[in-house]
Amino acid sequence: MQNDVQEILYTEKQIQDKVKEMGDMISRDFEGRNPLVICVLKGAFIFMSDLVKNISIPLELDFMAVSSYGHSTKSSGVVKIIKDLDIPVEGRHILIVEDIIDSGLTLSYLIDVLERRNALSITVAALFDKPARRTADLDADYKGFVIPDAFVVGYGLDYAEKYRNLPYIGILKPEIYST
Ligand SMILES: O=P(O)(O)OC[C@H]1O[C@H](OP(=O)(O)OP(=O)(O)O)[C@H](O)[C@@H]1O
Ligand code: HPA
Ligand SMILES: [Mg+2]
Repeated sequence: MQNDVQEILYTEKQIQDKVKEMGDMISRDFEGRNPLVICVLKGAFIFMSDLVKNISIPLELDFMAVSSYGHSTKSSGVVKIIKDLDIPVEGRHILIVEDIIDSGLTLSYLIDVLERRNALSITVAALFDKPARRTADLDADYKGFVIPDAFVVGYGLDYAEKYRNLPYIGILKPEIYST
């Protein structure tokens, strides 16, 4: 285990099994709808890549980069679009792929942007849900794991851009960010 991680919450195998389950459900529910699947960079890059390999129906992919945490464990409250989509969303069934819903600010901002661009439907798949810190009133349609109120890293999630490459998700030792 990485030395800066205090506890592993879910192993690589547990995550892979869950992602497969989510992919199966999405394949069933989106049959015939050719969804536009949107990866919310950077955090969702690993989940997106594993999830779409488990979706068996035709789909299109696009990427949007947003950021609100920077080098902090608390949301700045301001969501910044760093890279916008290439494919128009108007009239499309959208599946937003998020690594984590924490305060919910990123997702509520994104949903608002996509609604204003006249998406036909908006559905959310989030691998991790941290309900304890929610300030925006929203939930994922497809949810992987509900996690405790702690700052987690790995499987795409970072602290100050580190730890994204860990294949599992774990709680970061508080002394790493409190010093
Ligand atoms: O529900 P919220 O409180 O808004 O938090 C969730 C968002 O925060 C993280 O992104 P971050 O801003 O750290 O950018 P990153 O994905 O590039 O790490 C994470 O990847 C989610 O997109
Ligand atoms: O717990 C977290 N870890 C990493 N990134 C995050 N973005 C929101 N919450 C988290
Ligand atoms: Mg981050």
